[in-house]
Amino acid sequence: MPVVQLNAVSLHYDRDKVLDEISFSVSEGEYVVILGASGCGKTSLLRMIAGLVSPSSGTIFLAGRDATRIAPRHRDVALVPQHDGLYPHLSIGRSIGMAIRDRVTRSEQRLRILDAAQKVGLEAYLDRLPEQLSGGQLRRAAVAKAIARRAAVRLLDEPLSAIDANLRFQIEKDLVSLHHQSSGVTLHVTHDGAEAMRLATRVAVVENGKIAQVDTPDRLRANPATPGVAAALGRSELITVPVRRVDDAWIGGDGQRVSGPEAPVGASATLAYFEEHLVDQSGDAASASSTRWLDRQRNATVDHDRLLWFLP
Ligand SMILES: Nc1ncnc2c1ncn2[C@@H]1O[C@H](COP(=O)(O)OP(=O)(O)OP(=O)(O)O)[C@@H](O)[C@H]1O
Repeated sequence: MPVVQLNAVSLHYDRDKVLDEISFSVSEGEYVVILGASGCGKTSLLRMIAGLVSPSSGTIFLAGRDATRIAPRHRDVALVPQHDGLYPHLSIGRSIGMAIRDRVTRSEQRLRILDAAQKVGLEAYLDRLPEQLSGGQLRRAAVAKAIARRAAVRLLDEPLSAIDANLRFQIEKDLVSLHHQSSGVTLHVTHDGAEAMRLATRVAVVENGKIAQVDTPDRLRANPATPGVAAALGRSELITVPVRRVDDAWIGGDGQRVSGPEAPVGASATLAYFEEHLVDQSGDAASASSTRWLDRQRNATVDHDRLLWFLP
């Protein structure tokens, strides 16, 4: 039984359709990264799973139960919002406690607050106000709040945004180890493809309000379904070049012949590549080789068999 299951869920804000018939499920133990460009609807998707917005249509199941109309506090879900969700006038310890105050006894609250703070290395900061913490410590405190809740579904909205590279590496490790120490699932939203590739057991790529593709990082990178998915995966310099099928060959805009999949004469395709598939930067070498494709504008050379093809 999936821990989270969305069936044809759509969301409108007034007349604007933000999410369009999203269906996917997340099984016990999975760390799913929801990846997509700014404004594609990632936060809305998390907020819907948390119950903070209601879908316009479709159903949401949590642990096999129809939770579509269940209030947020009755869902076994913890959300780390994009902007911390800490209370500016409360100490970090009390902010963490707010996540569980109706759920457990006072003594259990104290134990859980300390345990969560220890897990993110903030036990010495529990008496401070949010304004007395650094940006990275604030993100950790927000994660601690979700840990204290011990929910089966942990929803992290851009937990690594505005964090410098060293700290980011550390917090990424913390997030993964916390995931492994806990039962349930983690759904982590980001627009950073490299982050998704490092953390996810599966990545769901959101494009124009739909899930364009869901798969393991390796399989996505080997076989992205759309140019948008290939672009979202990141750690890549990715360009597209229109090519046309003429007789038995593909011909690029500059007359270059490129070997690729079968298609009808006159068909038009797009090809792309990932940065790691660049074989050298020398135009001469490329033009001498019929197995390499050359993008003269970028001085980029890629083996034909590594090029990604997108046929309409
Ligand atoms: N409460 C709201 N009312 C109306 N429109 C909204 C509301 N919240 C979000 N939107 C719009 O819905 C779209 C999706 O927003 P959302 O925050 O879900 O995107 P996102 O992918 O998380 O973006 P980002 O990566 O920039 O945080 C955007 O066009 C946004 O302007």
